[in-house]
Amino acid sequence: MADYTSLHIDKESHKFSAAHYTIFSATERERLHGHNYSVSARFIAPLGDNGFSADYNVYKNRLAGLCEELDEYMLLAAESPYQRIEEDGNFYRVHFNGEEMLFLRADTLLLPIRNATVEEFSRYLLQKLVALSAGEGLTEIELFVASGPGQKAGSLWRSS
Ligand SMILES: Nc1nc2c(c(=O)[nH]1)N=C([C@H](O)[C@H](O)COP(=O)(O)OP(=O)(O)OP(=O)(O)O)CN2
Repeated sequence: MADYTSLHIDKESHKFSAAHYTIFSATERERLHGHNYSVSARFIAPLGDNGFSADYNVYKNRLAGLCEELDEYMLLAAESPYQRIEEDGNFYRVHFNGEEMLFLRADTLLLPIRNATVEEFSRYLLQKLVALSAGEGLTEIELFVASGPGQKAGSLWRSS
């Protein structure tokens, strides 16, 4: 029987502080605010005859790097069906439901996501983590993003 193990990385240091707003419909969104988001992940890997699967320090470092990339930014959903974002000098001008918002480009990340939700953040970070982990023999990765204690979403990748 093939042995598999799950490695869980759930470190307090894996977090990013970011501003965002969730869009609920073409006319409803919440006000701009922020969170200290936390990121955790579960890795399924074959367990070798030596009782070792994969060096979890590798995954700790990758998760820390992914958090750093998003830390202390305003996060905008570039693929939202409800808002239009244009570059305007040093700013992004965001059009939503007849209103306009300006964000300094230096403070803002346009992410390839449909909404600034924990679901979409987890999906985006998982895609990056899977790309970084290609060819390492993992069978599953599930990555979670929490916007606060007791509320998170996860996205799952399985090797084909
Ligand atoms: N499915 C989702 N629903 C909601 C999301 C989300 O990402 N996915 N996000 C929000 C808002 O961003 C809101 O900020 C949620 O956070 P909130 O619960 O207000 O955060 P707190 O840390 O203040 O939690 P408390 O329980 O109030 O302490 C809404 N829905």
